[in-house]
Amino acid sequence: MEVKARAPGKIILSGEHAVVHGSTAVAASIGLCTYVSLQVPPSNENDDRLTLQLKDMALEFSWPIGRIKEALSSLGGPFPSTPTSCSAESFKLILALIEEQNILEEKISLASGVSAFLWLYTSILGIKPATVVVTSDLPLGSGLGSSAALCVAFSAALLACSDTVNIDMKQEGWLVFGESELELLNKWAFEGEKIIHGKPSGIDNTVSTYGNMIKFRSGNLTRIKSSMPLKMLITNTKVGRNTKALVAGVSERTLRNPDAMSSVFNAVDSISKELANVIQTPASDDLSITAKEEKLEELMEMNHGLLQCMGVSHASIETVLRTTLKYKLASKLTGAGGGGCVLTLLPTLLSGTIVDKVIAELESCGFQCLIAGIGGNGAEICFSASS
Ligand SMILES: Nc1ncnc2c1ncn2[C@@H]1O[C@H](COP(=O)(O)OP(=O)(O)O)[C@@H](O)[C@H]1O
Ligand SMILES: C[C@@](O)(CCOP(=O)(O)O)CC(=O)O
Ligand SMILES: [Mg+2]
Repeated sequence: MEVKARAPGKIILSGEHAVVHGSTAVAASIGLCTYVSLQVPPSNENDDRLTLQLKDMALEFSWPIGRIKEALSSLGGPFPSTPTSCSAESFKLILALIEEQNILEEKISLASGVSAFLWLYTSILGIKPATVVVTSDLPLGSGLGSSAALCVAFSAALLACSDTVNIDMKQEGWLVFGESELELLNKWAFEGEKIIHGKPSGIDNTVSTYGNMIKFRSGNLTRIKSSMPLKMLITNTKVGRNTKALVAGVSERTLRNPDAMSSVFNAVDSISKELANVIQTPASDDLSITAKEEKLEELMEMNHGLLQCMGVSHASIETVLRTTLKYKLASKLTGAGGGGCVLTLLPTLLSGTIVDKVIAELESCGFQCLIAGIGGNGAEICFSASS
């Protein structure tokens, strides 16, 4: 049997980092996904390996099942209906399995994704053979939530294969889990994100699980519906960075300056709530679409200023901001910052010529631009008979 799962990346319209410290944030899924295919061999077959292929990087990790049993059987499980955190001791056991795979130094950042895989796999399905293949439309480590999309897609495929989730495997095409299964999937994906991020807020896995647009605060989501067309230019500075380190940096700054940072987080909370209101409230005679867009632009600029205060901007991000401002366009970093991606609001009445010009100028700086659809489906699965 083969199960496929896909899960989208995201943009954060307001509130990244502050959301880790309890502020409100607003995020939307985008039309770029991570795909996982999980093939479990029939039990009478002699295949006794667990193999993970990262197709985009042409990498394969493979362990004899006996070796995984030797290393991880003390963890117990499977416990698919009880999302559980990977303890420091369990993490050490998983790391030993990964170290044996001799990942090249330049690819070492992938080790956290592979660790999340081993934890989710053994916890949800137990120790049994399979081949798991990953591909993605998302740039890794760029602020578009590739880590969460990976954990959501893994969890969706694994849960679909477990006995916990009740789905008719004969249905064709892409399927969505029911509400309680989505909740379980989201909790597992959060456990995977913890392995990659250290201290995630949960916003990325939540928006990837549920899709569309959400307001998120302290683990609670409110689904929101935009009453206005929202077009964003996403500029990837291509400066690599790591969310775990940036999140830790903000926490350290908060420990050094608790009062000042608490004011910053409060300000972000107000900005996110206001931004959600503007997006949700229908345009009227009093508040035209243009006036709403101007409000959004101002809120995005204010949010970016506060992200600078948190110490997560970067010279490349500031270059994008200066470039777009020349065209009177407002931008903010999205995701963890330190490089990665920047969002620029493209107002409804903006001419195509200006959009082309700003993209050409950004690309001449070596950046990569894309206009992604905002607010599509969340996690989905699909069954097919094994070839
Ligand atoms: N398709 C993938 N294959 C393997 N690992 C991945 C994949 N997508 C994400 N990851 C893991 O997530 C990490 C990037 O996560 P992160 O630093 O949070 O950035 P972002 O989530 O913004 O892309 C990668 O270094 C890797 O460990
Ligand atoms: C910085 C943060 O708010 C978002 C991180 O997103 P990304 O991994 O950079 O895509 C962290 C979090 O909310 O877990
Ligand atoms: Mg991430």
